[in-house]
Amino acid sequence: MGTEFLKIKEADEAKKIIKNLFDELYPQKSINIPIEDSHDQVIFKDIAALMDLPPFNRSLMDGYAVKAEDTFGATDEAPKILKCIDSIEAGSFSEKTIENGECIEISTGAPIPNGSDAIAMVEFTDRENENEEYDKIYILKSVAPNQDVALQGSDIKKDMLLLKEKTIISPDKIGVLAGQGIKEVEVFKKPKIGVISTGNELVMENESIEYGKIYDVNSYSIKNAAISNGAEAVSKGIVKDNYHELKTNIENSLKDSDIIVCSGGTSAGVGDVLRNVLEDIGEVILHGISVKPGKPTIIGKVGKKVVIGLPGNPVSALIIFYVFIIPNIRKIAGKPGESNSKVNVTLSKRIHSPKGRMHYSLVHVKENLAYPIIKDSGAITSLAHADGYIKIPKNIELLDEGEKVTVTLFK
Ligand SMILES: Nc1nc2c(c(=O)[nH]1)N[C@H]1C(S)=C(S)[C@@H](COP(=O)(O)OP(=O)(O)OC[C@H]3O[C@@H](n4cnc5c(N)ncnc54)[C@H](O)[C@@H]3O)O[C@H]1N2
Ligand code: MOO
Repeated sequence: MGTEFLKIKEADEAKKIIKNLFDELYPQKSINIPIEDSHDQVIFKDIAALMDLPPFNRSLMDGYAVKAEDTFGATDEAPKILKCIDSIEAGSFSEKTIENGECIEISTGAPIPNGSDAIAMVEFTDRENENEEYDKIYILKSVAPNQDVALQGSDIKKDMLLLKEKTIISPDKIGVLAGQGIKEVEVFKKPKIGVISTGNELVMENESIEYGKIYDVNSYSIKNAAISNGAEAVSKGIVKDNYHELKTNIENSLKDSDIIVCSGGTSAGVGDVLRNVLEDIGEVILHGISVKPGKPTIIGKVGKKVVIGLPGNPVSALIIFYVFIIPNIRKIAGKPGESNSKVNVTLSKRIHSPKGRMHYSLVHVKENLAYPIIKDSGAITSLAHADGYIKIPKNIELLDEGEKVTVTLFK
């Protein structure tokens, strides 16, 4: 039994097919969540301010609310003397109105009383009570109109655009929402991804390992790549290369996942179970992409959900996931930029590339140079050392030292 790829596609065509499939099956949706859980989520639509901030003219200092004109010319030697007619703590207010020659003691954050237009800081005043009805305040330094007053709406005006759609929420933005009394925020709904690793050789991290077995890598790397690009992802465990086991796991996982990502069992012979399962419970949209690594990739559809089969090799699995799947996940999750960022650098040494397939060649980038990482696609250290990859078109067999290349970064 040889590898029989169905529906093999060129890289660009495969990308388009996968994009169209995701666009058809996963329209962007929103969900309301408490603001305290919203860090790193993406705002679904513009949010307008509900109120002015500050909501009232507010004192920026501890001192005395005055009429600025009453303080003009005041110095240590020739202070201006005002009658203190009330006191306002933050959180309360005064119903009194200041007339010329009067002031009101005020705390930082308290509303400025009527008639006042400035604050004289307590440091530049003296206070005296000679058993008179009112304390006398000596103003030792003149203040300008609006000095140390935060005017109503100077920070935020009611109805102005508070946060724009597609904004990624960070702690400061949570603060902006909290300052408006907003408790819930409408964000893009994250797609739920179920991750399945297949292979008789795989064991879980807490099991002992016998000769011929290896620890499962892919469910960890794929799950975390999905999470860091805006998805919710859970591991659905390890499945043997067994038709019934895989079918049952996929069917169960589909109950609470929007997308299933399997790895392994995509290519030849007995490992070919994923394709058979997909043909029986859904359909195979494509099997085989003309790329290296990752040729045996499968994209299937079950009901209205996508089931992906990544090649088993950890490097191939992650590269295919990054190149073909993550842009679509980012789109559902409202994350900006459909792909990762790119840098233009110089190749440090020659790379040979197989003819006939688009080649994704891993590189380490340092000081404007791209250093090729030449290891087989099962070598996970090659991924750990890589900063990104270079795309080498299918008709190019060699890139020479010193050539300018574009690296797509993983981060
Ligand atoms: N006769 C052929 N053999 C192979 C071909 C081919 O075209 N003809 N393609 C090779 C390529 S390229 C790849 S990639 C693999 C893809 O095969 P599968 O998707 O069926 O993957 P497996 O055989 O299950 O695994 C390949 C490799 O990766 C290891 N693996 C699998 N899953 C995990 C995991 N979760 N964590 C860590 N390592 C994993 C597995 O043990 C194998 O070593 O087929 C080639 N063969
Ligand atoms: O195509 Mo395999 O995915 O080269 O490693």
